[in-house]
Amino acid sequence: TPTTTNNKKRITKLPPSPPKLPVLGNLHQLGLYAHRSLQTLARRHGPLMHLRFGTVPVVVASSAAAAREIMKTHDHNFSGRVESAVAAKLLYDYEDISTAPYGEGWRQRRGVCVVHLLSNRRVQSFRRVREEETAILMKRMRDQRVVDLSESFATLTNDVVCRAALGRKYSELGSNGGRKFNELLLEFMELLGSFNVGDFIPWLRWINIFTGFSVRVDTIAKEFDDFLEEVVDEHTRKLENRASRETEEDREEEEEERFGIITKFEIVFCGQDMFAAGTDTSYTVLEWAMTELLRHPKTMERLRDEARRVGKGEAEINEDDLDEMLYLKAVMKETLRMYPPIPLLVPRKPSRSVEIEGYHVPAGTMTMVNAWAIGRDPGIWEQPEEFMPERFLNDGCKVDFRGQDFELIPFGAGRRGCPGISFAMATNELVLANMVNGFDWSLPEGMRVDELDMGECPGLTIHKKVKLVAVCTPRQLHA
Ligand code: HEM
Repeated sequence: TPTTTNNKKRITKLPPSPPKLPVLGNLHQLGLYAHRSLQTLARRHGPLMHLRFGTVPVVVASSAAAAREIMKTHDHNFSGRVESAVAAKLLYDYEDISTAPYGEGWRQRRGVCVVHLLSNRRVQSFRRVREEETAILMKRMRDQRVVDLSESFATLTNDVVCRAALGRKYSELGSNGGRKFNELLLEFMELLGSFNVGDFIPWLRWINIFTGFSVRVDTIAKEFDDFLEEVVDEHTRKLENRASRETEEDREEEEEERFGIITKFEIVFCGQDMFAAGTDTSYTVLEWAMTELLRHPKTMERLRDEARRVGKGEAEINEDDLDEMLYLKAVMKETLRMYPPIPLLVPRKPSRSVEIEGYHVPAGTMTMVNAWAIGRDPGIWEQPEEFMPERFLNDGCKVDFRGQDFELIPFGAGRRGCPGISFAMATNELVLANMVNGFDWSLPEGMRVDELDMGECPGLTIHKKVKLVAVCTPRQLHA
């Protein structure tokens, strides 16, 4: 009921709620794919809902207008993150960027990462890394012909991030007795995205001990820590060796060119975020883009024609060519609209009580934005379930994903919005352009388009449940 204070109406009514069960609240309604179940609930209860996950009150926004209020109008107030026991263990007690509480520590760490790694200038400086890794991928595809694209994209993004942030690739390194870094990362991401019952129903925390979940988290936290220690040691040794060999000028030049992050402190806190926030997310965009292109041969053809026209018949597309590839940019936007890699973004919480869309949101409420549902909102998008990059051409090309247009927010927005947009998209665009320039693509022999599995893997980042495999035929280049 609205009450009056200082002649100003203060709203105290919470957003509408689906019915709740004792103890569980609304947890039983989430299922494996929370973005989908929350979309269904929002259709019934409205674009701002109040739920309870166990003991934790939650608000879910499912419209562009509500997202704008949270991430623009009240962005400052919503700049806090939500605590999670797993993230605390895996990410050094929130001493990172993405899970850190809003404040001076977060601001400093984010600033360092942007300066060394993510600013436009730094992203430009990694151009050679991207071009070399893309060329390696193209060669591997030419040799293989039947390509596990999911695996190839994961390795590529990981290698680019490692080379930029840590100065070298680690995809072949056996960390801790032979465990490949990629496998370690996979488990790290799986745990980070897993549902931890103890966060929501504290008196059920014992279940994690009973099921072995806590031990797994401890083991991976330790392995990841050991890995980063190895990286730091190697880096320190390299710097010492170089110091004894070269002139000051040589050293500065090489440092500038090869390493995004330079001190031990920076490697530890930026390194973990680059992996947690930067690799899994980036490669799923390529995975879903190629999946949709294989399902839509006409769209694939149009993109291929653009690449070959812009590339002027050369074997490789370079980064200067990308500016002209407007259809490629439309394909990327359409992929991010339908498949935002983190469909519910990263939850925030307001430090003070606030009014959103005419409802009261109490201080500290876990606040989620369903970017996936907004991207498929029929009130915004015509035929939202259809993959149609054309919608982003002509006037549509003004709609962008950088956090100003709330109908398309795969990277979030505002102070806590993703700082890695340029880094991620520079690699994704280059890879996709070269794939369609260098090869014709088809489904494995005998597979029909309608047999392509579109299932999603549950977790924080949504990638394909079944790996994407496709056949490439190298394009004949005429001398
Ligand atoms: C397509 C690829 C990517 C997607 C879809 C993505 C998406 C997101 C989203 C949704 C958030 C939360 C935003 C919010 O709360 O408003 C985020 C935060 C973040 N992302 Fe990305 N990201 C991607 C790539 C990257 C890359 C490549 C890096 C770094 C190498 C990166 C680093 C970060 C960091 C450090 C944060 C935490 C920001 C903060 O809390 O202040 N991301 N990202």
